[in-house]
This record gives sequence, C-alpha cells and structure tokens, in this order.
Amino acid sequence: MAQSKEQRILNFVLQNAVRGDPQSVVDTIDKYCSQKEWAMNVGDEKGLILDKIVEETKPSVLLELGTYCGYSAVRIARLLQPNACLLTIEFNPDYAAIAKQMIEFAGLQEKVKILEGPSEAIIPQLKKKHEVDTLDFVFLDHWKERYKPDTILLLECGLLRKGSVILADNVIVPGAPEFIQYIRNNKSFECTNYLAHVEYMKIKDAMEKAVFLG
Ligand SMILES: CCCNc1ncnc2c1ncn2[C@@H]1O[C@H](/C=C/CNC(=O)c2cc(-c3ccc(F)cc3)cc(O)c2O)[C@@H](O)[C@H]1O
Ligand SMILES: [Mg+2]
Repeated sequence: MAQSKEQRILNFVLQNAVRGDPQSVVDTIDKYCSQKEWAMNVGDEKGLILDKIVEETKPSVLLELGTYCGYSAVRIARLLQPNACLLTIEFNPDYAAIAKQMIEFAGLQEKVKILEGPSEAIIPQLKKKHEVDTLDFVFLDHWKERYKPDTILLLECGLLRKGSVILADNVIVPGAPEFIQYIRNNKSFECTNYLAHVEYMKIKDAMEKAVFLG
C-alpha cells in the first residue's frame, strides 16, 4: 500500500530527528515540509507566536482541536511545566496513530493525551471522563467552520474560566469568518490579532487570541 504524506513526514522524523529532543522533532518536520512536501502544520513563523503566548499564559491544562501529525502538540508540550497536561482531539485514526508515534519519539507522552474522535462528542466528556475542571489554554487548528460552534460548546460545558486563552490558527487563510465575527463581537472576549504567513509560504495568514473575561 502506498505510503501517505503523513507517514512520510513521520518516517523522516524517525530517521533524522533526535529521540527525546522535541526541538529537533519540530525543526525536522519544518525542514521536510518546507523543502519536500507542504503540510498543514502551524509551522515555524506562527509557531514562534504560539510559543510566546503559551509561555506568557503558563497553562496547566490545555486543549488542542485538530492534532494532525502532532507538530503543534510537540511544540506546545515542550514548553509545559512538569505537571501540565495537553489534551489533543483528533478524529482521523490514521493521523492520530501518526501523532502518537511523533509525540512518543519526542519523549512527551507523559504530557500529551490524544483523544480520538470528533471534538463535538469529546468536549462534553472532558469534565466527567477526563477529569478536567476548566481549561487554561485552547488551540483551535481543526476544520475552520468548526471554530465557532466548538467555542460555544466549550462555554456551554463550563470549560472556560476568567483568563482562559483561546488561540486560533488560520483566521485569514483558509479563514474562519464566522468565528472572527462571533468572537470579536462577544463582549466576554478580549481579542488580539497576530499577522503572519501560511506555514512554509509567502501568503498572508494570522492567528487570533481571545481571552475569556468570565
Ligand atoms: C467533526 C469535524 C470537527 N471535529 C473535529 N474533531 C477532531 N478532529 C478534527 C475535527 N475536524 C477536523 N479535525 C482534524 O483536524 C485536522 C484538520 C485541520 C484543518 N486545517 C486546515 O484545513 C488548514 C489548511 C491550511 C491551508 C493553507 C493554505 C492552503 F493553500 C491550503 C491549506 C493551513 C492550515 O494551517 C490549516 O490548519 C485534521 O487532522 C482533521 O482530521
Ligand atoms: Mg492550521
């Protein structure tokens, strides 16, 4: 059976990165996807913005929607305090399997838990089944038309508290217009836009940070 692009990315990491070194995993994926095959990782430029916001938030309980190959899960988890935990939701089993290997190779399996399934089914289970109280940080990077409904679902499930940070990728390309319209007109959120470019390309993109005011 022909290999998938995602399998090729994982194999390149297994053969070229340093086991247990998350930075080498991040750099190796960026090298492969900028030189050989483009893939929808948040990438190095937007990744630095993600790093800065994670570091200034100092989160203990984090949620990511859209694991894909695990690039941003490794990128985020490499910055976390010892007892902090990133829950990442992925509904494509092939991608989840690749991300699991990527995260284990980086040595971050103690800090990252991959939850397999659709976000709208898993988010309502976070409190009871996954012992979450509230989320300190949420990274939205799954299907762009799901950013708004899943943000509303997080609110309905009581998963946000005063100061919770939501960071959304791709608010220019591919774009998430309904989410932007909703979040910027909702007085319970304070929004900041971070201009950048689509990963590994010269096309303009941006990330949006929305802090929940309670
Ligand atoms: C049931 C659907 C909603 N719930 C969901 N629950 C769990 N996982 C979900 C998911 N939706 C999608 N996913 C997963 O998230 C990932 C999807 C991400 C979608 N991202 C993009 O389309 C994207 C696309 C681009 C892009 C940019 C420029 C361009 F020319 C072409 C593409 C850049 C990005 O940074 C992107 O993030 C996959 O792994 C998918 O399986
Ligand atoms: Mg993205």
